[in-house]
Amino acid sequence: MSFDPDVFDYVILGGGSAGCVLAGRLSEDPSLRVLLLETGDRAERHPESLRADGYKDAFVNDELLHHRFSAPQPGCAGRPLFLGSGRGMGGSGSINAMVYLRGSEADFHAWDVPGWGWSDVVPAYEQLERVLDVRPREPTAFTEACIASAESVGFHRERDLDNGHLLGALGYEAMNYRGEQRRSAYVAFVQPHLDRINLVVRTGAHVHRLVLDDRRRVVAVEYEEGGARRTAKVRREAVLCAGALESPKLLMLSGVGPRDVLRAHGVEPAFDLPGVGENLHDHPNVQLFYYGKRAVDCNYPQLYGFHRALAGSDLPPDQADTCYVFYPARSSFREATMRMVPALTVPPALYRRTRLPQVVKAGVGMAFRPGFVRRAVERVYGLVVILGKPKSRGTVRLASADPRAQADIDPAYFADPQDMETMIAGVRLARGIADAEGLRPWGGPEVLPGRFVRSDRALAAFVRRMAMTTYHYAGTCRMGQVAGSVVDAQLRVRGVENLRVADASIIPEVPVSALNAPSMMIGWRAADLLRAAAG
Ligand SMILES: Cc1cc2nc3c(=O)[nH]c(=O)nc-3n(C[C@H](O)[C@H](O)[C@H](O)COP(=O)(O)OP(=O)(O)OC[C@H]3O[C@@H](n4cnc5c(N)ncnc54)[C@H](O)[C@@H]3O)c2cc1C
Repeated sequence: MSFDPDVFDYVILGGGSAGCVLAGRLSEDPSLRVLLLETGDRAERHPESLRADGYKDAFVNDELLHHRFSAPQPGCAGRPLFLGSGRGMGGSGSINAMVYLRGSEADFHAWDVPGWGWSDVVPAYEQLERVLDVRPREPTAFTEACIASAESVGFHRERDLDNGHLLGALGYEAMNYRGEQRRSAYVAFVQPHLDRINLVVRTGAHVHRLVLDDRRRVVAVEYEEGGARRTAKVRREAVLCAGALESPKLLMLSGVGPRDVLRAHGVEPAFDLPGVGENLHDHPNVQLFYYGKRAVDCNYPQLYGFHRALAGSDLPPDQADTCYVFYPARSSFREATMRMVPALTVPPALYRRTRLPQVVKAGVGMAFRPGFVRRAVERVYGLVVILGKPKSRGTVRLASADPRAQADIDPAYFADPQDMETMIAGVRLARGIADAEGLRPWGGPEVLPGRFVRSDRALAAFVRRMAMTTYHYAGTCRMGQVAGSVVDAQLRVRGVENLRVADASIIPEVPVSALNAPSMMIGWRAADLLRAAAG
């Protein structure tokens, strides 16, 4: 039989956190040909995405981000919100803050999917962590003062934030770094194995759609590379790993999704699956800022806390509803401002078509140059309040049959009134930490929202004006047995023979903590499921 270089046993669409783990593991078997397609660049082209302290520089590099905006959000004063995510090998895991948190036992219980409870996912996490090699950062005087303050308002110090019990817990979270190196899924699972002849990695390869035959079997993947249209043939299975904002779009472009939406955009439906793109949710956050009495002495968001801010919500009793991050401005405030000011001030239409965002970004960068500004920033710290268990649900909908066009994304932040109540309660709890004894030697005045913003009404207005994404998009190809689920417990797409989804989109309900570890765990387990299916 002659060798066809375009035939692969497995084709993985998206080289992010989940896709890299999956590709690395599947290609351990030399008899299997694995193709990994990634629209962005090789990570080596952007060395900041490989360095632990390069995370802030990676976040401002336009090449390393997908730039998207949400639909105007009624819950956020009508603003369209910036919804970036990572682009290039390693995906969001190559630009993120390296926070490694598994989630809590209660989070996985709420998934209610057989085989995905806490005791099922922990073995995968443990194996993943042996390869990733995660660890917390060293305590500093500032972080210890934060812990002392939080303890006095009801948090308890927890040495292991990955033990499944997060309610009231506060401590140094694990981070995926080793020395100066970021340990992304790419660094740990793909980079060391680029010499495997059965693993083909194509970057700059933008997937357009999956090709299904009459029996709804994926026979090929169409993609564009260097301006040329290419096709990869699928011998066994294709796996969507493009992230929660892109995997549902690729399904819809391939004819799998809500029939009416597909037809409205001229895509011939292959299978009517109304749940595709539903159930979008994310962790919105707001930041309180303080001008401290002296320079803060840590450089990473390395201290996380979890609590139940809203009394009387219908969450299970052991479930935290909010997450608290102690943010030293010196770590990345300049870069975060360079990223966010253009996104907040340049209208989306001009953001996409002009160089105005770059001009604004450069201007913001310059404003941070003078020494007195830098010294002031060193004293600023933030308390980030993250809505950990949002009730609101939004959508990702096809906006065009053009694979390069952004989907219509409506995260529906604060559509459920309880989310705003929880957020306001969370802001009050965070203020309690900031005002407590432990932080007094450091603490200065609250700069944002400011002492006079006190009533529920004023705090709600602050949240609506300032809320932003935590980049934890989830749920748009929901796993489960309930109506609206897109994949089953083996991650198989309903109605299609040999297609799975393995990324943050399958998460039925977002864990209270963060999403990189769960996404990598999903990639890890997808490899086990594919191997088991192959026999
Ligand atoms: C700035 C930022 C900071 C974050 N900080 C943290 C943190 O500290 N800790 C944490 O736990 N989580 C964090 N997150 C979230 C976490 O990193 C993500 O939830 C997780 O990486 C999602 O993994 P994924 O595999 O689902 O998607 P991704 O890692 O986003 O991967 C999807 C990949 O698919 C590619 N792709 C998309 N469309 C196509 C196409 N058509 N063709 C080819 N390729 C395509 C993308 O370019 C990307 O590389 C952060 C995210 C961001 C953006």
